[in-house]
Amino acid sequence: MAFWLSTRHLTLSPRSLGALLSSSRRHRAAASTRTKTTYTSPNMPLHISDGQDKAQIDEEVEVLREQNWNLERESILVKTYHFKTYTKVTDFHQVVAVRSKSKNHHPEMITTAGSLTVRWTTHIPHGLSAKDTFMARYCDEQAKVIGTVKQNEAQRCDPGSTAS
Ligand SMILES: C[C@H](O)[C@H](O)[C@H]1CNC2=NC(N)=NC(=O)C2=N1
Repeated sequence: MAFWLSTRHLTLSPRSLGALLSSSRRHRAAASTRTKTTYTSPNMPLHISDGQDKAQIDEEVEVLREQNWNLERESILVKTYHFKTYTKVTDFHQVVAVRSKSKNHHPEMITTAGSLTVRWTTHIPHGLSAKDTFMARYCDEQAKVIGTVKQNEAQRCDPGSTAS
């Protein structure tokens, strides 16, 4: 839909950017009540933590969605990365864990033989915050360094296969 356009490619004054973003939020809120979608829809309103720069988080989430991040329950960023080996999966897990410890902001991470699913949200104040968008971008950077593959090329847990 047109209101999910990236604003990075547009030249807008802060005032018109704000108007565009709040109009976009209204459209998404309306679409959400119409469709009763409750899971991973581009039409969902965002729940942004109190005290955050809402226009900034809105824009950052929009950019993250272009990088295949999805939204759950309006306030959780989620993405699954696929890797060729289990070693790469656990290396990625460790890199994210170390950074999240130093940032005091902890993800939910689910590993399989060939994938890692990561979720970011802020508990208090509830919603999405700049810590979530920062860590989501960090995950993308580190996954690129380690090297992701398409899902059908990832390590599988088949009988007889050896996870390396
Ligand atoms: C007290 C401490 O700062 C908080 O409990 C931190 C710890 N880690 C956290 N991790 C995440 N993902 N969200 C939080 O809101 C959060 N809060």
